[in-house]
Amino acid sequence: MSDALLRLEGVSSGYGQSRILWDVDFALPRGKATALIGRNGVGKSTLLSTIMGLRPLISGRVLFDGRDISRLSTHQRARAGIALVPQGRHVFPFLTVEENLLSGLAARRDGRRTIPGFIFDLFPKLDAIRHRKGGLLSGGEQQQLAIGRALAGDPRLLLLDEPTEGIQPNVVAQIEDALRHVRSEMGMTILVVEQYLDFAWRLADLYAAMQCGRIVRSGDTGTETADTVAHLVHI
Ligand SMILES: Nc1ncnc2c1ncn2[C@@H]1O[C@H](COP(=O)(O)OP(=O)(O)OP(=O)(O)O)[C@@H](O)[C@H]1O
Repeated sequence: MSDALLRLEGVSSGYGQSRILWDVDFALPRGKATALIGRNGVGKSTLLSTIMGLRPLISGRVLFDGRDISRLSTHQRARAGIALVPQGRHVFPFLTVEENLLSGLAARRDGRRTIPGFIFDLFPKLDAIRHRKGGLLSGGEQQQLAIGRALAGDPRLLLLDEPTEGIQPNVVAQIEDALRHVRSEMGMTILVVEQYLDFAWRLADLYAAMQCGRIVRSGDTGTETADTVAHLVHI
């Protein structure tokens, strides 16, 4: 078995007639965190959407744990173990924190009906506000909730789109600790799109940089600095 949990082979996708991703080859090693970086509009969110099955493939294929999932629906990919925390969080505004978390259980394969306790260990604030409606939460609380809801589905691959965007520093630190925990202690594989490069470098083992719908450079965050890579790929 390959040590890549996810592999994209020659993937092109986009919106209608407009092609955004061009022949992307990309692999995510199991149990590692990878940061996907690049300027605005280069296609990072489109790459996450394509992995999640929210954008149709124009060509290529997506392999998850060695299985071709290119034709699976988003729901089927969630059940297979892929979770997306989208940009802007998208928590359910009229559901409580608890109900939002319960909705995440739908992706599970084991039929569990209760919220796993570790989510409240990672984000104690969610326990304190569990009866509050999602729409009334601060941005940081919503981000914790969106991550908690994704984790409730027991994913093997966690995709995050700019989790620090508009979030105050103390909550960014909690999110960083939580993601580090699920990667190191639970073996989860993470792909995080992030503009805040210091955060990306602290969290991720590996990076991949995009330009114009292509991955133009990838490597190890331990051997190349964020500044060097940012300079090379014109961020
Ligand atoms: N719904 C859509 N319909 C048509 N084009 C879109 C749509 N969403 C995004 N695009 C276009 O796709 C390209 C890539 O956008 P994408 O959001 O993937 O980039 P990104 O790298 O994630 O940027 P950002 O950091 O701004 O989120 C952009 O040119 C954008 O205008």
